[in-house]
Amino acid sequence: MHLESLALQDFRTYESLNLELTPGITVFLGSNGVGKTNIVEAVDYAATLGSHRVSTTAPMIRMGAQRAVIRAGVRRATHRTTLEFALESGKANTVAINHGAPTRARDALGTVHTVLFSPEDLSLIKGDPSHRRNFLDDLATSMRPFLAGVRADYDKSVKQRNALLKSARAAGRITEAHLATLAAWNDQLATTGAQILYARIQLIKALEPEVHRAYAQLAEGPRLPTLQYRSQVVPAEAEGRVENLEHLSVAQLRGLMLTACDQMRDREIERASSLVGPHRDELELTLGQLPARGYASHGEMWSYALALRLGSWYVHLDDDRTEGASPILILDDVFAELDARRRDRLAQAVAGAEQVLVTAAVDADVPQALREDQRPVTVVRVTPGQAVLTGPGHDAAVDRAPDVETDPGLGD
Ligand SMILES: Nc1ncnc2c1ncn2[C@@H]1O[C@H](COP(=O)(O)OP(=O)(O)OP(=O)(O)O)[C@@H](O)[C@H]1O
Repeated sequence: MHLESLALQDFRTYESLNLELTPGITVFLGSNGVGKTNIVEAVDYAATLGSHRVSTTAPMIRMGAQRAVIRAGVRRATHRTTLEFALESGKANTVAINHGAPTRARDALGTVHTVLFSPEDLSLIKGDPSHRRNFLDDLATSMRPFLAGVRADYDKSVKQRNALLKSARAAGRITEAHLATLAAWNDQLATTGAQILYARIQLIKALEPEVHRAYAQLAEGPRLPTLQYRSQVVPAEAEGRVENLEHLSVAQLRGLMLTACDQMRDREIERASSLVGPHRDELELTLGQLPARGYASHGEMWSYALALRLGSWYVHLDDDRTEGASPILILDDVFAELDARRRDRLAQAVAGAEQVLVTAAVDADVPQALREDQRPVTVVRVTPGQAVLTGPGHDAAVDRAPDVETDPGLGD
């Protein structure tokens, strides 16, 4: 799939921006802080309804404005869809699909697929477990949009359950009423939690070989990355290995969650917190025999993080339900972070994708391998509040905006 058009209104630095995009490689070029990431963040929002930089809507709305609008025209084979998102602080974000009436933004999930690489990806390796859980859940949701609702219901159950555990602790004893309410919440937690567990386990099964493949493309050395799933819910003898977990059905996982809730009840009341379920689990990343976190070198961590993203793209490509929907690849500022060898290897791996959006501060950060893509490279020159297509076939756009610089390097 590829984006044919992107229009922004009061999004981050952009009061108004209209861009036409093409398949192949597009480089957003401009000095630091001009708004390159803001553009690709909007593209990623259209796919994920989130941002890789912030967890709330407010920072995405231009300072002083009430609401932001992202309008994306996406082509998937012969099919074109228009999505118009409205983002308003403190309100539920909405989407109008193909100029229809606005509905909840979640209805657009699955229309656009993106895989975004960014410097923040290092936290997939170095950061706390929530980064890795979100990585798994976001990837699973992009392929199975119904999981967005399951995740929202699960989070609600955890919050409500925590409130109940707090009130049981405050009461100093657990009453019959507490027990009855807890049983109801356990039921909801286990029903939604089991679906999340199942999705994660099946995803790791598909992802691990693709991460191996991607890591081998990006880095040298005999050590293989492995992905293990650590959870209090699943039997300890499985040792987190996905081949020991993949046979578990949703119903079995639900049963295991209910048992774990019962076993942990006293400790949960003591701590006034839900201690079992997917929100406590860990995707453990190892390189060779050692955990990547705390052991891998900076370069190895980068290779691992890139391999997780590249592997995500491969999983998408293999997933028959997303047939014809090769995700849009977004490489936000990553090349500047990499040594020349890794930079070229990553560029070679992504060069054939249907659409690749790259941000870079300077022309020299864009690897040669990308310039050698058979399709012409489109350059979008970004200056504060504006972004203008330059390069082959886009002279007219430059003419319409004579005050912006044209790019003398790439694409000429
Ligand atoms: N809601 C907002 N309203 C107005 N300006 C904003 C808003 N959010 C961010 N900005 C401004 O956007 C700029 C950052 O834009 P962006 O992250 O896209 O830069 P960039 O071109 O990718 O830079 P770099 O090359 O350094 O990564 C900052 O100057 C920031 O102050």
